[in-house]
Amino acid sequence: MYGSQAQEVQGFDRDGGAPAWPREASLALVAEHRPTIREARATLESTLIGDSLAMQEVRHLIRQVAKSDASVIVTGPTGSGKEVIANAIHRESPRAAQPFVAVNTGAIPRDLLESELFGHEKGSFTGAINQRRGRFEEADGGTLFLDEIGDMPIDMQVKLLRVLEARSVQRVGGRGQIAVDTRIVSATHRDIDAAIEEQRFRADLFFRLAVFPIDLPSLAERREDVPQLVRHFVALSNAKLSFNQAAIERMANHEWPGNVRELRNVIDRAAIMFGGQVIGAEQAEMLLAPRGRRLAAGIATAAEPVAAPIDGQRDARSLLTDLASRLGAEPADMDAPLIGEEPVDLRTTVADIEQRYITEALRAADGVVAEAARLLSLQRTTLIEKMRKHGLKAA
Ligand SMILES: Nc1ncnc2c1ncn2[C@@H]1O[C@H](COP(=O)(O)OP(=O)(O)OP(=O)(O)O)[C@@H](O)[C@H]1O
Repeated sequence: MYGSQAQEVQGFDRDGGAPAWPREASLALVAEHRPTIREARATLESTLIGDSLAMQEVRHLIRQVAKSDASVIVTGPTGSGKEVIANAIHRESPRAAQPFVAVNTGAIPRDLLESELFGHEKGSFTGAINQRRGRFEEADGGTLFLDEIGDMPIDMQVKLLRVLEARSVQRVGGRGQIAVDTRIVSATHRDIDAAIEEQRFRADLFFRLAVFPIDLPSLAERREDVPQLVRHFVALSNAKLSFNQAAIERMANHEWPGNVRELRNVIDRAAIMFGGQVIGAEQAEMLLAPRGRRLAAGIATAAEPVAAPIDGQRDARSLLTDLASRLGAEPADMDAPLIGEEPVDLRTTVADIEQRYITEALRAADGVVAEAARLLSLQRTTLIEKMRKHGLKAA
């Protein structure tokens, strides 16, 4: 059990008062850069939290590797903070003043991945109306974070290896080689050894990418970080919230299968359900109850890590009816067959729905992409890809 460490936590009033490590303290961390509010928030978003032994070790590895240009692969379960680590390596490196570019290789359609990474020349394929620099060029001088590398199609793995060896890219439809000086940090939550064994991932590429591996522990393996993470996400949520000691202990003893991302969702849910209140053990229990039980008690919220509902958590049927009416269609008879004589344009239909959700989330998040991504339970990088696909802008 974890309880005793939780009691030593500073910053949480035993009697349930406001946290003693308020938002201003977080902002002070970045004050020396005289950031705008948006920049301050972005910096806070990427702050690496956790002083457990495991995280101290990770910080040590980050400091060691940041000085060099060695390729780093970050492995660890989903939501454990792989992108945060990649960002920290970049910020500690001599490349910090240059761009940090993140690409979720698993989220980009196969046929667009090559042009996404390496760019394309005008007219090189249908839809290539303009010349475009790829992510490698964008990250020139800086760091390129390749997320979900384990999902990369094998033909792209060959091309990527070639680029890493030659240190230059050739745009799709281009002739010349363009030299790039890009530090690569990649990440995967998949068992890459198994993928290599099953020949789904090339061993030679893996050795190139994994010069310096960092393996992130799950949150359950570093429970002592939970109180600090709670404070951090409370500060980020802008909500007047506090957790008493019993609530913190309950949180620290939770299993956290979704790791830090799940904890963040729980704090967002707490802000919606209990904003302005002191959270005790009973409320913590409600927040951590399995989703089914929360639904039954009518306390699930839009912060759930499932397809974000438009107004509250409902079943797919009522959600679709509501969507249909919002899209201007007749509220559908949900039992009517979906496929009739006319062919269905599934791509357009799904794209319309996706665009609708993204637009609404961006509005709800005041154009803050990271916030909108959270509302949609997406990686920020995935949302950016989708916004680009739909031609949507944050503002
Ligand atoms: N140590 C940490 N300190 C502060 N925030 C963190 C930490 N670890 C994770 N987070 C936050 O948790 C969320 C998930 O983190 P991140 O996207 O880096 O995880 P991931 O391991 O890359 O996930 P995935 O496997 O789905 O790609 C983000 O909101 C991130 O800011």
